[in-house]
Amino acid sequence: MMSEADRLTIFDTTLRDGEQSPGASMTREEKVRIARALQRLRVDVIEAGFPAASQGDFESVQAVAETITDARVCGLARANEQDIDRAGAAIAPAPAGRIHTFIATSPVHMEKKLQLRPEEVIERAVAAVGRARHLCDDIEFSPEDAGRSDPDFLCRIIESAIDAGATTINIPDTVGYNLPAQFAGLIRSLRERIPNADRAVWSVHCHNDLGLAVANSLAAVREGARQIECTINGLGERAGNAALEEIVMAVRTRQDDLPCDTRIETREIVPTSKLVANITGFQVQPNKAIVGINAFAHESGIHQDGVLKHRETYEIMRAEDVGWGTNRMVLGKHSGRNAFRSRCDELGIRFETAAQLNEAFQRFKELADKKHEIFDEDLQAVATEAVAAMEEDQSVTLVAFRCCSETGETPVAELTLQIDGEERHNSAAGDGPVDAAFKAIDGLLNVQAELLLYSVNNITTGTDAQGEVTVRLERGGRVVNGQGSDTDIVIASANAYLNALNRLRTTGGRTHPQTDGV
Ligand SMILES: CC(=O)SCCNC(=O)CCNC(=O)[C@H](O)C(C)(C)COP(=O)(O)OP(=O)(O)OC[C@H]1O[C@@H](n2cnc3c(N)ncnc32)[C@H](O)[C@@H]1OP(=O)(O)O
Ligand SMILES: CC(C)C(=O)C(=O)O
Ligand SMILES: [Mg+2]
Repeated sequence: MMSEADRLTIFDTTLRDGEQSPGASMTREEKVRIARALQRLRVDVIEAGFPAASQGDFESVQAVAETITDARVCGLARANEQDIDRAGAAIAPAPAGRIHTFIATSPVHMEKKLQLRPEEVIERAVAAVGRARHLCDDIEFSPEDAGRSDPDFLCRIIESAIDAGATTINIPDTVGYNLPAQFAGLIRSLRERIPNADRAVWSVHCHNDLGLAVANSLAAVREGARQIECTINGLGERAGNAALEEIVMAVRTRQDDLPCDTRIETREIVPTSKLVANITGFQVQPNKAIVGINAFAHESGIHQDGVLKHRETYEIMRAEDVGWGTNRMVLGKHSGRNAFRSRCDELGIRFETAAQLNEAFQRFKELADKKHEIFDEDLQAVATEAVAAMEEDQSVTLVAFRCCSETGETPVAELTLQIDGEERHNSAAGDGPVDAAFKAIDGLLNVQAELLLYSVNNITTGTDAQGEVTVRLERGGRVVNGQGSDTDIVIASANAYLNALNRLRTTGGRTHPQTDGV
């Protein structure tokens, strides 16, 4: 059971700082949908927007406040009366609300942006917190750009803000400048030096300009910070904020080192991530921790073999625990026999002999060299052909193939066949590359069969999909089908034709459809 001291408050600012990502603006309805998802995720605080920014954002924060019952709803305000009053009005319908007010404390911000003396900044902070406290009993104060502020000045302004009624003190590394040890040291020294520090919850808000937002946040947790401000998918101003999913899973996974936990329902992480990506149009990179499509996918044979034998060899979390259906074995050119056989087993593809498995695996590797990803349908095709090749007499095989097809010119196919152990070469022109290929084969084999059917289907989608060709031939009342598949449909066609011809050369052909009803 988690004690209050061990409890890490998750303050989600996807709808406020996340929305400050250029291009991520959300409508009121979209904010409410995301807020509902955040409630299912069980975040503690939802910062829903900046009510003074526009009438639309005021109404969005108000709509979230009217909707959410199981999280605190927060509105951001500058340290001035108008912003604070707007924030107070927007969050008023919430069963639990918070006003978050901030003012910059770094020398560069105070002098160049606010154009205020440090004493004036303290006065504004105190006045803002005091005014907010009349509207709401839960007040958060942030000294913006704390990461580049003078610690002595921070001590003074924070002590004053707590005296004025701030219940949460949030230390932002607004421009993502701090390094983990330095940021941890800042939190430690502020908490040690400020006499009334224990009257507030300590929070951090880290940006990712140097890719350190999560590391800095976790370093602060070890120094007693008990609220982290973060966003889904790490969305946020410039390079973004600390990613909620990474923070939550780090504390959940490293309980041995991080002395706290959250109340997050982690199985809602992936659905929430997808919703935010869809609404904002900011797609998640494939290798993003936790929520990237590859976060629980394995392609290389050694890893696949390890995971199949014991998941923990290469996984520190369970895909199911963060809302993925399961981990994924992606079959590709780095995959090994064990993963290949395991997926074939799952698909119900059985190999009678080790030689069949080897033949299918060999063909699979050849295909994987040509194709980015191998789908289940590709495996089916590879396995079927491999088994057929092993079981049937393949006295004629395609050794090499080349085809020239140009606008305004007649296509010409050149090929080498191995016929009963001997290599033979031929070329022929045709009405298309497939026709040319079939004519080049006919020239070597003296084929006297009628082509009853030629069909080509793509096995999967994408321009690198395999084409699956079926050829039906008839000779002397006997009908045979041949199949071939390849990412090159002309080669697939030549193989399908040869497959049918091999069957005609043996006794395997069926009698004519007109006589046996096929
Ligand atoms: C680190 C952060 O994420 S901070 C939050 C960033 N979010 C936003 O800015 C929300 C969207 N912003 C807006 O819609 C607008 O900027 C508004 C409505 C807030 C203000 O608009 P305007 O009144 O036109 O002011 P403008 O944006 O041009 O300039 C900001 C003003 O606020 C002042 N200001 C900035 N921060 C603060 C603060 N924390 N407290 C008090 N005043 C502040 C600036 O000094 C400047 O004052 P000036 O007009 O006297 O020079
Ligand atoms: C408003 C504050 C907390 C902020 O977003 C920042 O400093 O980055
Ligand atoms: Mg920020």
